[in-house]
Amino acid sequence: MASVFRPETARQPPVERPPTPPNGGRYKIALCQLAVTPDKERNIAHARSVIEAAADNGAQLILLPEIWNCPYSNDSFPVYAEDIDAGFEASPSSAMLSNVAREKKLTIVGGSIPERSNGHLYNTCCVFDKDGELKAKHRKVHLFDIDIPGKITFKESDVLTAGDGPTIVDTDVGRIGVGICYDIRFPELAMLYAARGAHIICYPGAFNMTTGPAHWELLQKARAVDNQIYVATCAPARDPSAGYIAWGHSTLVGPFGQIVATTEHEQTTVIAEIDYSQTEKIRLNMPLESQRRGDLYNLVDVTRHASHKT
Ligand SMILES: NC(=O)CC(=O)C(=O)O
Repeated sequence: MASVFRPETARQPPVERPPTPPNGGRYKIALCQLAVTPDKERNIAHARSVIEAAADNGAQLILLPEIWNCPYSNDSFPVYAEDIDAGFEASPSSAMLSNVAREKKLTIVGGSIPERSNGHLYNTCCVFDKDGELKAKHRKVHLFDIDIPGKITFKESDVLTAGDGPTIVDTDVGRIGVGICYDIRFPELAMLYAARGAHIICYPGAFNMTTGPAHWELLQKARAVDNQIYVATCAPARDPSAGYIAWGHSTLVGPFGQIVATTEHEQTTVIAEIDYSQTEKIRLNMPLESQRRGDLYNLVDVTRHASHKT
């Protein structure tokens, strides 16, 4: 079993504009909207078979949901947490992702799992390349702390620690920016990824029955249209008996803000085509980047900020 963990390479964003990925930047993405149970072994085996099926259907980039190996709850996080940096024996979820990435020659943005590291718990997404190497690790930087009385109260910060930086990674299918769920609510992170030359931003997420219908699609379209970039999201399938009921609706949004593919809330895999020439075309048609009036509203120098943080 390959056990090449290189967390130190996780955040070394290249500073130059990335080249167009192979095949003219056209490839298939699979959004695996997985059903999640309290049985971790079963969740891992299930995820593996869904990923294999997606690969057999031509997908080259796989996106999994936020917290796909256990129930989404503060009680579960410490119980199911894995020490990713300690190697595959300590992290069966990462081991499976690495193995299937290598066997099927896939880039996998591995949703997220609870991670234990140096006495802290994180909500962490691992990105694997087609050789099964861990290319990047994103720890959710904005924790989900909300209180909408009578609707939903959740405080991830009771248990989890926030990550300390953005994550952007070069892969066979292009440069990918990673955010986890609540991270999508912060436009600055997406702006930063776009400024750093990302081709696509992937957000594993698990919105709920209150915020899902109100904001899920809106936020994806907003991040995409503001930055003229592909945005992919992947949620768990809905389980009405769960403590936290996920909204589902995994979606791919294109650089014009259009929904390329989406689904309802059942367990399914959405397979859709990405075509980066569309991004180039839209940016030529509507050259927002060069039209930006930084002299009027240079609130954040995202490029400098990115170099500083990473
Ligand atoms: N679960 C999250 O992190 C975020 C979410 O559900 C929301 O922003 O709404």
